[in-house]
Amino acid sequence: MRASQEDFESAMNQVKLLKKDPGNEVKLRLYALYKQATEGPCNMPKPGVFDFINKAKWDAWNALGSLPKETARQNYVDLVSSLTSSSEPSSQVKPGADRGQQEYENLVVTSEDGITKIMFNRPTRKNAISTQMYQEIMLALKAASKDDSTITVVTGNGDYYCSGNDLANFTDIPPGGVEEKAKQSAIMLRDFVGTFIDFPKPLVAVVNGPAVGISVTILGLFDAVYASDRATFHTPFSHLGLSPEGCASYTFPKIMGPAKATEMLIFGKKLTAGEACAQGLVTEVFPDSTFQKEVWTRLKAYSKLPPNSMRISKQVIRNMEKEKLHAVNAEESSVLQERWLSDECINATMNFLSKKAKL
Ligand SMILES: CCCCC/C=C/C(=O)SCCNC(=O)CCNC(=O)[C@H](O)C(C)(C)COP(=O)(O)OP(=O)(O)OC[C@H]1O[C@@H](n2cnc3c(N)ncnc32)[C@H](O)[C@@H]1OP(=O)(O)O
Repeated sequence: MRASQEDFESAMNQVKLLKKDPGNEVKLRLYALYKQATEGPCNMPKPGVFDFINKAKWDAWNALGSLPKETARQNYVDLVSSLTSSSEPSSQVKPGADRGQQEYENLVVTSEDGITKIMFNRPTRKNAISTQMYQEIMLALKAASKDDSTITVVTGNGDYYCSGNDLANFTDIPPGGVEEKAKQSAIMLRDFVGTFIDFPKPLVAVVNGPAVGISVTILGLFDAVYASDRATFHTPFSHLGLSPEGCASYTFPKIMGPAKATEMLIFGKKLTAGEACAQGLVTEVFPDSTFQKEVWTRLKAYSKLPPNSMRISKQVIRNMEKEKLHAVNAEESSVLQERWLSDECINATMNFLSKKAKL
């Protein structure tokens, strides 16, 4: 159910009553969501570099891009409710407030040993990516691109790495109807994938378990992918009446050849970690029993390499492709905008949500 104006106003009052200071990062996020919910996208001139406070506020608001007012209002209400409630499921890792990190509702982000770790944290939903989580991942990546870590790692909490797009995202229909929803989703998708294309530091995926949909396709934009032998890689787009995103229509044929890419992206063949490694999507596979220890030992060693050199090497390797990747991303998002309105997609989503079908 979408948050009403009344819910929004009540959340604003609750913020004033918070007993504990939520910290600057959360306050900035609240500010940004409030502005987006009440005024829409940021079109104010950017404050000067020395106007630190107003610039931080502007950056936070501007980072929300074209997030619709209704979604911003909902996210504001959800964020306030997460600040006031203490009733999280016990399997959920608490965000790292005690470690001085920014708080996110669906992520745990930590920085240690030169590595910023962004961990998907919706284990009870197999880390499916909700609309809010897309925004949080973009924010976390933008923050990581500017922090003093040398490497950024993306991983999942629980038994799954990520089950892809949260299929319930499509049930939140704005007043403009399903066409408007498809348009908003295409914009969000383009911004989300664009953040990965532009990410400036070495980006590593630590794939702790099965990966589905968009969490698989964007692996083609990572610089290294380490997988547990429990991980699987599944892009069931045809089963869902969809088409590829995350630039996979370009990166997968390049990585594994068109024939293997067809099996994954059109026929929805699920790959084991070993198969994904043989096809070049995965860098190396580790036994699940030693996965975390071996991978983190290696990453800690890599994080001590000279950061500027690593950044520049990434630029040299990737920059020639950037323009092409942005064009592919725009095209895939626009094709999906149509697909989301198709009977094939609507029926597959309804079947999943009414528990008639799983992958
Ligand atoms: C806006 C940008 C869009 C970009 C385009 C992106 C496309 C994609 O990512 S396509 C891929 C979408 N993902 C799926 O279709 C996966 C759907 N999920 C499943 O088929 C299964 O849940 C499973 C195979 C991932 C896991 O099965 P199982 O081990 O049996 O676990 P449960 O099904 O019981 O899952 C627990 C709980 O979590 C809910 N859930 C899991 N994944 C999703 C999801 N992707 N979206 C929404 N909800 C999900 C699942 O429904 C269960 O909920 P409850 O029954 O209420 O406990």
